[in-house]
Amino acid sequence: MAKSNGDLPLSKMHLTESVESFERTHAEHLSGEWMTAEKTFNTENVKHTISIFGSARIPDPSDCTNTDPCLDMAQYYADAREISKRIGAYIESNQMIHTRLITGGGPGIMEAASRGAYDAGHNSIGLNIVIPREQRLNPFIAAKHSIEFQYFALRKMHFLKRARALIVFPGGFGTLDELFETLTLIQTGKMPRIPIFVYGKQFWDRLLNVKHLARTGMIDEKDLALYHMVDSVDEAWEWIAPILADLHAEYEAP
Ligand SMILES: Nc1ncnc2c1ncn2[C@@H]1O[C@H](COP(=O)(O)O)[C@@H](O)[C@H]1O
Repeated sequence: MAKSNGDLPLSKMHLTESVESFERTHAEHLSGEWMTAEKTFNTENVKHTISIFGSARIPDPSDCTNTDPCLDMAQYYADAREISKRIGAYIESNQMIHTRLITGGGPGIMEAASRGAYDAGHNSIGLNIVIPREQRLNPFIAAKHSIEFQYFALRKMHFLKRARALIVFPGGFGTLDELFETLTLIQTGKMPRIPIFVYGKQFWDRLLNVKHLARTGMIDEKDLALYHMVDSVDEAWEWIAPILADLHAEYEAP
């Protein structure tokens, strides 16, 4: 039975108590989720990650029925798989035990990236999210390398906490949210600057007119340099390989 504190009518007190217990429950879930993820990263000895973002909806080319739009988008699946294979192969062949590829664990580009890593014998980490639609852990991530989240916000923090580079493939709201949150955090000094590669000139040029933001004073001219556009696996690899080499030299070489 709620006690009166003399200031609030009883009906309001019930409300206050339920808001408090709601907040307490969420705070417990939030901290529990954060700690569970920390534990997995620590158990796996992961200190540096290369994060890959992109659409949950882009299919494997073999799932297209030969229509141009499907094949056009599916090329990004093939490219995400190939670049991830190169990254995974580099990490494995150089025995970089603290460095891992990390994806959202779901379908589409996330699957392509986990699959490319798997092709190279690299165990990528999947930050899976519990959502009503499209929710399935892709088959290229072992259950012990998957971390399940209820909260997008915490998941994004874990995506970025150890990130040393980011590749962003075409995508919808989810991908845009992840890209713009990262750019905002870097722009506002809330996280260190990391290299961000936005993959697929044709797709992104049609979607974003960032020069307009600079021209109208919504961002600084220098903010245009916060990400770099790449348009092929080879071009992306030319940027990523030296980043991996630096990580190897600085943190992983015996
Ligand atoms: N089904 C999903 N599983 C895991 N992660 C997901 C899922 N759907 C969206 N996401 C996250 O958001 C982007 C992709 O969203 P799009 O709206 O399809 O661009 C992806 O990077 C995931 O982190």
